[in-house]
This record gives sequence, structure tokens and C-alpha cells, in this order.
Amino acid sequence: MENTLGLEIIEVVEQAAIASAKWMGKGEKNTADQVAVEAMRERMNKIYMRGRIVIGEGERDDAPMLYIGEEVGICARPDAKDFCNPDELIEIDIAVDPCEGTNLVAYGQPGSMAVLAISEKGGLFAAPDFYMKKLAAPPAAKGKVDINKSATENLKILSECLDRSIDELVVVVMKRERHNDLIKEIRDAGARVQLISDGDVGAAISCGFAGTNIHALMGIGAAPEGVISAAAMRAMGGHFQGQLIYDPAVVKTGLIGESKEANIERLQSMNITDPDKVYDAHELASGENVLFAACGITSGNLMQGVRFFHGGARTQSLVISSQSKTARFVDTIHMFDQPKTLQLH
Ligand SMILES: O=C(COP(=O)(O)O)[C@@H](O)[C@H](O)[C@H](O)[C@H](O)COP(=O)(O)O
Ligand SMILES: [Mn+2]
Ligand SMILES: [Mn+2]
Repeated sequence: MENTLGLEIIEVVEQAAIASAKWMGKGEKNTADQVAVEAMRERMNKIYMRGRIVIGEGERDDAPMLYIGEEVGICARPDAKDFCNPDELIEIDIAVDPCEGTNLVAYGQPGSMAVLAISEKGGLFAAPDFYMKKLAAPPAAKGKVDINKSATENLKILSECLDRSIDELVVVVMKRERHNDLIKEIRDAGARVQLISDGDVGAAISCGFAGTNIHALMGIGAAPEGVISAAAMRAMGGHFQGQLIYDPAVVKTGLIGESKEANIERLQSMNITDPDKVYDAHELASGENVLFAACGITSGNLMQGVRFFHGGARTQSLVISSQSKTARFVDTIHMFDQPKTLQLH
């Protein structure tokens, strides 16, 4: 899977990031999102593949592009029989977030990225647009920390696994009212908290790399982003667990359906019979091969954002593959027309 798709999916996230970065700092989050969606879709549809979007734009809103269930790739076209041999092609599932951190882009804040994950058909959990309680941690703590344990207990375990004292640990938490008790508990335990306004995919993946000074992600974010994070952590061997959150009283935003009961019914209609199940990375991204790709829109812990120069741009991407067991940083200069110089910095 990686051989045929590896390079092309880098271009998919690069094109989405470049399109979105043109709207960086302009205060228009919907446009920054929309152009990323269009660019991602356009490039994806040039790939010789038969793909299906399993996590995409708006499950409940009628998104016209990269909607859940949309088929993408040259070989998904109605006339595909004329130039594609279906027997040669594996069907793949794709989870996308063309602009992860739309607010970050709109306000020129760090940590936004164009991101996707790919696996064989059925290899990615088709998460509903619910919330998800998440726990991400470095590979050394994989299977040792546990989302069912308290933050205090997990910090003790992390401190042992990473050979650091608790006050040397940094936990990323999204700045939301629902996390007030969690933040207090982490601080009381002696660790330090890095609050982020948006972008918990980047925070989760940052736990996978030593040197980011991020040792865990805790708290509740969106479920689709949880699957994408899980795909990256699965491919790199980090720890990720997620549990769907269906009770509006826990989320405290009012954006999660009418009632807990109605949400449980909705989950059941999607064949999710145990709404409290804790999923680990291998269950959220269960395919034999999992490929993750991201390209920085604004600069963050892992990747530089898009840097434009006259006639071109430079991007930095990250591709993680379970197949080749690689985490590959890709640095690209894009020539829009014929630039006078190919700008390095
Ligand atoms: O920050 C996020 C926004 O993603 P996007 O809409 O693609 O720009 C995500 O990383 C979060 O996981 C998540 O979407 C968020 O926690 C849910 O939103 P909120 O109700 O504001 O917490
Ligand atoms: Mn997102
Ligand atoms: Mn998004």
C-alpha cells in the first residue's frame, strides 16, 4: 500500500496545507477550511486508487466534498473500468481532516495541519461525530498508562516509564470548561499543563516523539480526530486510548445532540452497542497497514508551517507508516511558476 500511495499522499496534505495557509491570519476559519477541503479532494482524485472517505466533512451537515462515504481516486470514477483493473487494486479507507485547527489558521496561531490516515477497507473505525475522551502517551508508556485510571495514577506511571519526576512532565489539555477538574488534578499531582485552544491531533502525536516536551494528552476532544491520532500512534507504537462521550452534561457545550438517551440510541443505530467501550489504537486503526500523513499549515511542535516566497512555497510534512516502520519528515519546495530563487529559509 505504501509503495503506491506514499509519495502521492504527501502531495495531498501539502496541497491542502498550501491552500489553507493562504488564509492564515485572515480571521476567516470557514474559508481556510473550505479551500483545504477542495485542494485535498482535487489532488486525491488524481491518484490511481479506489478510496472511500470514512471520516470526513460533516456527518450531520450535507457537506458537498470529502463527505463520509464519498469515493475518491481515479479508480472510483464511473468510467474507471476503461483504465483501471479492479482486481489489481485494494480498496482503501481514508480519514481526513483537511484543516485540523481552523481557528488556529484563522488567527495565525501555531499547531494547525492538513492531515489524513489511510488503511485497507474496514481498517479505520468510522467514528461518529461525537466527542471522545483521549489518553495519548509515549511508546515507553504504551499499555502501562490507562484511561480508566485517574490522572494522578497515570502521572505516576508515566514518571516511572519515562524516568522523570512528575514535575518534569508536561500534559496537554484543551482549554475547555469541561476540563477544569482535570487541570486542577494534574497540577495538584505536580505536573505542568500546556493548555491549547484547538488542535488535539498534533498534541497526541507530539507525545510519540521525545524532544517535543509533551508527555501526555488528556481530556475530551472530537472523536474523528481521535481516530486520526490513533492511526498515527498505532503506526509509531505510541499509546492511545479513546472512549466515546455521549452525555451532553459531560461535554458542556450543547453541541452533542439533545440528550444522553438519544445519543445512545444513535450509537446503537450505528452498531455501537457498548457506548462506554474503551478503544485502543489497534482497535481504532485496526488495518494490517496504516499510513498517516500531515503537513503543517502553521508551525507547531512537529512541523514547520507553510512558508511562501515569491513564486513558490516550502512545506514540511510527516508520514508515518506501520508497513515500513518509518516516521519520515519531508521537506518540499513548491514552484508555482518559475520563481527567481528557490528559497531555503
Ligand atoms: O481543535 C479541534 C478543531 O478541529 P477543526 O474543527 O478541524 O479545526 C480539534 O482538534 C478537537 O479535537 C475538537 O474538534 C474539539 O475539541 C471539539 O470542539 P470543541 O467543542 O470546541 O471542544
Ligand atoms: Mn479537526
Ligand atoms: Mn478540520
